[in-house]
Amino acid sequence: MSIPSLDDLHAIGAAQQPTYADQVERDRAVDTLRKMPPLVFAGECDALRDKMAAVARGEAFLLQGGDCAETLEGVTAENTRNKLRVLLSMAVVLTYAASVPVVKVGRLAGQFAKPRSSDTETREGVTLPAYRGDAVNGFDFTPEARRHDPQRLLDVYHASSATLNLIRAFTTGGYADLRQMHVWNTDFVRNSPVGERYERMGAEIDRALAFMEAIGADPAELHTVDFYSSHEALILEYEHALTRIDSRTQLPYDVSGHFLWIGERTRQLDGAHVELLSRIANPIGVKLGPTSTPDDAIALYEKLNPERIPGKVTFVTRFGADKIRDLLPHLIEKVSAAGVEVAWVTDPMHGNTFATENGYKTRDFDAVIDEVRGFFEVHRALGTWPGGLHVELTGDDVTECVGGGSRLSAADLAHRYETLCDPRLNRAQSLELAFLVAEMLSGR
Ligand SMILES: O=C[C@H](O)[C@H](O)COP(=O)(O)O
Ligand SMILES: C=C(OP(=O)(O)O)C(=O)O
Ligand SMILES: [Mn+2]
Repeated sequence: MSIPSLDDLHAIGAAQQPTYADQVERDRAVDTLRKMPPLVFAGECDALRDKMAAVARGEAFLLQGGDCAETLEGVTAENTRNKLRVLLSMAVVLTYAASVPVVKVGRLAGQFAKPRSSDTETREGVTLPAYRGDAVNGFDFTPEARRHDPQRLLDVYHASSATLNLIRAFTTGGYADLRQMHVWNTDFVRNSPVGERYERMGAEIDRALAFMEAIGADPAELHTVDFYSSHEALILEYEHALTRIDSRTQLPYDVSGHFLWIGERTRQLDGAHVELLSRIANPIGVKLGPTSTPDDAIALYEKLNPERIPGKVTFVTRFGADKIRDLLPHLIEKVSAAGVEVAWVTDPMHGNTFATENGYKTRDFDAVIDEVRGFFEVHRALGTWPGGLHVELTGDDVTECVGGGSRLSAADLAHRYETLCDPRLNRAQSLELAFLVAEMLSGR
């Protein structure tokens, strides 16, 4: 399968793109990017696609999470470790409490570009281009920072490379060993109810591990973890430059990440994002919001996966807690009736965003849980498989979403509100979510 040129893709028309003032500067950055080594190996993408096929068949569950917007400044050992450990902790809870294999995917090592509702932002009478993620411009509210700068594509490539390098070291070098699960959360177990619950589960797992060791069973799966990277494939310059022909299969792969998704704002059937992602062999996701009809979803599937390769397409619904029970049943029924087999995943974040009176963009933990419950209820009623969870979270103790066990209020948000785009679940809220989802998965 061939790939259209970058110019041809732009000619098709792409929403939510940067506007680079200097084309020579842009071309120089893209040419440099084209020479850079892949960030992931195509064979790893195939392995993840096979795992997503297992999700679609109802044999595994996807856990996908990380920042709404990664930042260049956030590429530190501490930040990366914190995100990894909360995802690993959640995965252990889900695997142990529900006895289901969990496919682990980070929104990281590439999640640097944001689609926005508005092209501009106005503060005290001054209007500047909106912040579109560190891949495009800077967050500071100055004309210099908000300029769309193609050099940032290279900065993001290097930041993603450093992040992935550390993730690979952690997941294969001992940190992700199941025997370390206490160490991941020692600092927070003491003062949180969900931490205590996690620790009790850890003690049970330790006993099971000791038993296995005693009988001479010590599978490699206990010591290392398969962990994959993902991001929204938004900026055509970046994704096109990192799309390469795999020498084994002669097929194109977007080697900027293992799993790429198309956002709610860029899923036009005749648009450039759908065109590019229809050509690559990676597993891909499509976000579906409340305005997507079943016919839209079926047409997207046919275009993205005409050969019906298992595991290639995942539908990530983000309807909002108040709509999922009305909209999801019809969508699943019609898609299934068309003979389309996809992994169904819930994003309980993006349909539940609101602004507080004191001016913070937030989400209520209860609404997030309610959307997840709706997702499970609908699948149970239809006899289909609730395939996974796509969430915005961080391993840090931020205060961005209200509610949860520690009952964060709107007034608490000012304490540690650090996201540059959407509000994330903090570590305690993420673990609480994992325990609740484990209960829903095991049907209790
Ligand atoms: O992450 C998703 C979108 O980029 C985000 O929700 C858009 O936010 P905005 O409405 O503040 O532009
Ligand atoms: C932009 C995002 O979501 P959506 O496309 O669903 O709005 C996101 O996942 O950050
Ligand atoms: Mn977001």
